[in-house]
Amino acid sequence: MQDLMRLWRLFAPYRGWMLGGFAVALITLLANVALMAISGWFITAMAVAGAAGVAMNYFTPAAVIRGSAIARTAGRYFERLITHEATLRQLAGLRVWFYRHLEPLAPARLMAYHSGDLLTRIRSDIDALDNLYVRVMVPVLVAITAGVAFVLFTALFDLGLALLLLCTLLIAGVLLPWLGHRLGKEPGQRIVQLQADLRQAGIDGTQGLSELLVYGAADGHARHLDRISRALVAEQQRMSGISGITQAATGFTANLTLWAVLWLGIPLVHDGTLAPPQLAMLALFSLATFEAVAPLPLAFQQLESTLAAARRLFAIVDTKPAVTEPTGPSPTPRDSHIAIESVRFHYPDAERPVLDGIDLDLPAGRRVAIVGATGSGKTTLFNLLLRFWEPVSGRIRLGGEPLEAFHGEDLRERVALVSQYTHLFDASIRENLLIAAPDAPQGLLEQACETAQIHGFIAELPDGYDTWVGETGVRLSGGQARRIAIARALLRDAPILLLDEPTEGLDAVTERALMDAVQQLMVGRTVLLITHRPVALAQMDEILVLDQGRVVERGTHRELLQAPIYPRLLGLDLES
Ligand SMILES: Nc1ncnc2c1ncn2[C@@H]1O[C@H](COP(=O)(O)OP(=O)(O)OP(=O)(O)O)[C@@H](O)[C@H]1O
Repeated sequence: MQDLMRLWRLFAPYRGWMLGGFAVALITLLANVALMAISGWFITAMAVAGAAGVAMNYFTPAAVIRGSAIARTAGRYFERLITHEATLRQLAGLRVWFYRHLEPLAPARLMAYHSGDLLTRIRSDIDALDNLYVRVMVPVLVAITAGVAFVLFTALFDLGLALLLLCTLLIAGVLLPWLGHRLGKEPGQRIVQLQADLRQAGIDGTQGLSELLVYGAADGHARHLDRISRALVAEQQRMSGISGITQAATGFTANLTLWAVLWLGIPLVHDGTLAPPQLAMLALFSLATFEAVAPLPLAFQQLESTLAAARRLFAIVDTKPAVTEPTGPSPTPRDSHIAIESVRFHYPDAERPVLDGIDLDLPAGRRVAIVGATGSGKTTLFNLLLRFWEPVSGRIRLGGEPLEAFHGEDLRERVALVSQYTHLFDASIRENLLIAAPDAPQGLLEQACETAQIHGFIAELPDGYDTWVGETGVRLSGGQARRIAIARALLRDAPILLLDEPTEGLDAVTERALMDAVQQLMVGRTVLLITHRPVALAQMDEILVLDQGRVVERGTHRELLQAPIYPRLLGLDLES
């Protein structure tokens, strides 16, 4: 119920459309029931008049029948139009709402989710909520309003018949939906989970296809997919079985009501309480009223999967961001001086600190490198500087201002990042460059690429800067992708530069060439570089050696060559 209320509040901006959809659906139903009832009355009244040899006015009922038929047809059209408009607006609004909540969680809190899982939540879970308005809210409101009107109308003729209709409508409109909901709850929840698992396994299998093929694990993965798929089909079959039973039961109740009305009504005709045409009208009327409750069992059967989808979205939306944004505007830093003061940090649930009292003074324009064994906390330090996480204790300052006083966006505007992994979007080279500076003219793009030493390569491509790089940049080599990253950083023109192993995985010749480009990028900027490459380290003002979250050695490349740990980390001790 709580989840339903929460969704209802989220739908507040669309209540006008929702109300419109409900009104048209109600009019359509009333027109259809009126059509059936008046037709029953009209045919019988004509037959009785004919048998008695008396004349009757058939113009008025014929006109009402025609009017009801037109209202029903037009109503169906507008009902679809308005309810779908309302639903699409709700879904569009929900997507924006979800993204707004997703943004502050990235990347720290979202690491816990598989990308396929997130995709399922963004697409399928939000789409699943379209059920709620069209298949649950509108039918329930229409059934309650119309059901009361139908029983009151029948009571105008006979209280016993009204009571009968009330009972059978309650069976079809309350008992069967309750049963549908109860039986559909478990399979509904499982269907949502299995659909998410299937998507996740599918994405995993596609992304890791090379590994699966190389290690001969493709068949095993296919079997895994098959198992999930079979389990999903079994649950869907269970759901179909349940809906078959409840639908059949609704039809059976409707027909039973028709017979019961006739059975109770015939004595009323005999004793003159009802005229024969009125009985025919009431019989067809009672049959038609079940149209109001017929969608309810299926709606409530599917309600659980809709709510399960809503709960999965709420679970993300309710996650507390790793970083608290300040309430006021960001300060203006004096310069790009970075001061790290006794910073300690551990990831949630981790026992030992990743950074354990780090101090670093990085005046504007200085270049410092960080060296350390794998897992020593180098990337974590970058994540703190980018304010993806916050230190547990200690403080980081930028230009004299504490980092926590900056909004994430304002801070990251001052920082350019080049890492060993460059994400390239499934777009052209130009579009991939423009994400760093959306308004940059072609001349500036070319100038940045020239400095990054990639312009020549791009210019030789048949489509030049319009060349499509493919998903995750599959059409470019690692070195080329990193040059694009350097060009992006140049275009960003930020005063602070973070380089996370920019030459990792490249051969010595490419590394040397790339370092020339990196050199150009470093000019005039405050630089923090993570690397183990002597070529790059020799060019730095200071080097910090990190071990288990502590700075254990510091100095220039030349000085540290005499230190105990540094040469080992660079593999220089093995060479000598
Ligand atoms: N999101 C996270 N949640 C929990 N623990 C994490 C997370 N990210 C990193 N860690 C842990 O923190 C420690 C430091 O990780 P970090 O990535 O900073 O190391 P690193 O020095 O950059 O390593 P590498 O050179 O291999 O990139 C590791 O033990 C790692 O397992």
